[in-house]
Amino acid sequence: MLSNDRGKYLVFFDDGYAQYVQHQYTRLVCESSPLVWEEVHPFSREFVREYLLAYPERPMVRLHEGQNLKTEWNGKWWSSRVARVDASLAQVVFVGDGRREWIYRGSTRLAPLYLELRAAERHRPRPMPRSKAQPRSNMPYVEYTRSDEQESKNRQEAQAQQEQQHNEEMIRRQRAVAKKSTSIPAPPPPQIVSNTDAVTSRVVYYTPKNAVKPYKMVPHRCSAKCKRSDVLTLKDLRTYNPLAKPLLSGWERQIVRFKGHKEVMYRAPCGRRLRNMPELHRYLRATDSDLPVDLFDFQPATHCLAEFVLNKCLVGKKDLSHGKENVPVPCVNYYDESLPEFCSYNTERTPTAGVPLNLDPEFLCGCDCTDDCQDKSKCACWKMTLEGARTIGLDGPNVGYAYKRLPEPLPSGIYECNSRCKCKHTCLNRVAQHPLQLKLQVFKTLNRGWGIRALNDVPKGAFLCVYAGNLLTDATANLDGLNEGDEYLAELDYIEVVEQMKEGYEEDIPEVDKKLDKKELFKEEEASDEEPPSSSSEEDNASKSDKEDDDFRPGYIGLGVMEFNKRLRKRDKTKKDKDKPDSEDNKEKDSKENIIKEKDSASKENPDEDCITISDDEEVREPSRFMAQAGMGASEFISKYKSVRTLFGKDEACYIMDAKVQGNIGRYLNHSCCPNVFVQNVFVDTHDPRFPWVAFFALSHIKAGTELTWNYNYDVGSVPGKVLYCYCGAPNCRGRLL
Ligand SMILES: C[S@@+](CC[C@H](N)C(=O)[O-])C[C@H]1O[C@@H](n2cnc3c(N)ncnc32)[C@H](O)[C@@H]1O
Repeated sequence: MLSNDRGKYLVFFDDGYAQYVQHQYTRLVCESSPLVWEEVHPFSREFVREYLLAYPERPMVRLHEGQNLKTEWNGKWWSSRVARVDASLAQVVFVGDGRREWIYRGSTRLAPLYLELRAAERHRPRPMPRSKAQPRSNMPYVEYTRSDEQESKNRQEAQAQQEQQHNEEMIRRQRAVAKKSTSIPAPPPPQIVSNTDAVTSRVVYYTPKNAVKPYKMVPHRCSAKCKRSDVLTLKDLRTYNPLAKPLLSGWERQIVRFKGHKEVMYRAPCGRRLRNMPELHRYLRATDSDLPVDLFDFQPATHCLAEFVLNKCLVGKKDLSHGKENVPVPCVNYYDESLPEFCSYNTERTPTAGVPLNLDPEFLCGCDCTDDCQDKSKCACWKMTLEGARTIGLDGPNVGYAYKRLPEPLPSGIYECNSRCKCKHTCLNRVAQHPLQLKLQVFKTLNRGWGIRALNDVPKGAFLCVYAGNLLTDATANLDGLNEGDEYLAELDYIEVVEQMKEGYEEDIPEVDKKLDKKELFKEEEASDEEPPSSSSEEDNASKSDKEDDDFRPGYIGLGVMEFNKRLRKRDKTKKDKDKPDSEDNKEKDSKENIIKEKDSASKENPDEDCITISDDEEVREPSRFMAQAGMGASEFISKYKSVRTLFGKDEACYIMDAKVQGNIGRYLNHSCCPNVFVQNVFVDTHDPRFPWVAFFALSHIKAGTELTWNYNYDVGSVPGKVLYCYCGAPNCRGRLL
């Protein structure tokens, strides 16, 4: 098969290898047929046909020299390093034996692509590694390379008939509409993108000139007497930027240099200096202040008084929410005079026919805390969050909210305090249940419809808004999606996400593996305390390589490379277990443990040899025999766990939030391959795992004027016949949304 690529021809040989060939070495045999697969060897024909139909754009792993990844060889995954990249080919060096091989970047022998396509085929959410201190910069990812538009149009016409037939079959097997997922996508490289379109705007830094200043500090014991009556109250400041509120009501924020780095201190109205969140929280409690902790931020990079201002706008609307939000939601259009299509603004989700949402508080359990729910080990609601986190292998006091900020997603969900709780409405475990606080603006983008930008700086982990709309059954969503469009569908896939993570974190793994896991975990904790690398030079890449190799943890949260091994082997074991009588289980387990022990000692002898078994009884694949639908022939990867979903009924599927006809500001959040927002499942008014709230939090510090975006986590190729190009503009953009 030939394909012209920058003056050379990329030849795919029937034995699976690919190579570039100069023009003089090629011979024209006949004119090429639009149905190219008809010309290839019958052995590969079906595969090529399926591949081209399923992926009109070529999915390829974006690679650069020095990068580390797992590559398949002889049915096993091996550590390898990219030595060279030549257009669509990459030369990889196998770390174990130094062997070099040129591989097509669209081959599923490259683990990132294998996993991506397998996920698309199974259309299951793919929990990915928790981003620790910094997202990994050197991680390969899959992009969708757009081929020449005209060529693809011609081909599409010729294929239309065949496609229709094929698609009908696919539709029967797959989903019909696109639904966003709440699973955690792979962390993007840490490039900073400002995807605010190039409009004339500026950021102004206000100085609260007439604001009341704190008193000069005189020694005293802080109490309710420290409250001042000569300052503006929270009620007076309702529509102000949250971070500006304290500074307009008697507080001062100072940035000081301490041991060579900047630190933030607040001066309270009584003159008391407060250096961090715990001190601040103690003070607010001691003085019986009504200011919540999330009006404060101790990051020196945050400008609490920065505000984005658009110089010109052709049309605007003061409040899209018509007073339904706590603060107005302005809408502006710099490009033309259009306004967003009508949508009934609603801040709450509305169950439709067939959705068994039960909000009776009798089914909730609550806490009786009197300490603002500060002690996580005592608060009944916090305990539910921590218990859930443990089931996916996360432990410790740093899980979940920290002074009302969520530094990173918690896939097992957050249980907030609720109407049954005895605690105050302002306790530390109530965040997403509060109405909109931030000043956000809906604006017309150049090529992505309407989007949302933050008008002020937003600290990392700050709560932004929820995603509200009509709650639909899967069946209704599919029907409505086909009839009215699926742009605003978001899947309540909390159960699936957690199930998949539990699959990774298995309790009944052989002890020898558990010990290894602990070591790996410990290693990671240590690593996370290190300073993030400040340079991304190639030399650095090379020196980082070993660590990043270890960081390769596809399909599973924050554990070491051994997890991949264990997870896949485990699934394989599951199948065997299912087929074997009980008495054989132990023999099987013993022999597995022996294999692991052998492997462990082998790897000690040759530390470089860290191959990963996909499945013991999977046929050894020929090189480059990549699968159009990853996962084909991998049906043995079946979890032994029965999904919690099945407990609710045989045909129970995810419920869907549809913000098409009614919804809140969350419906305007666009997608980015390098997002600054993440999605979190939060339980507020029900503990039914089918109905979490979908809440958005800041993934990083967001500067005033920046567009807010999350990763829709669509599986490209999962909706037959639907192609949606991505215009997020991020350097790591994958090219396609769907
Ligand atoms: C939930 S809506 C987001 C709001 C939407 N832009 C609007 O005008 O209402 C999702 C739709 O926005 C568009 N969109 C969002 N992110 C995009 C991106 N990165 N590139 C292209 N289109 C995007 C797509 O049409 C997508 O189906």
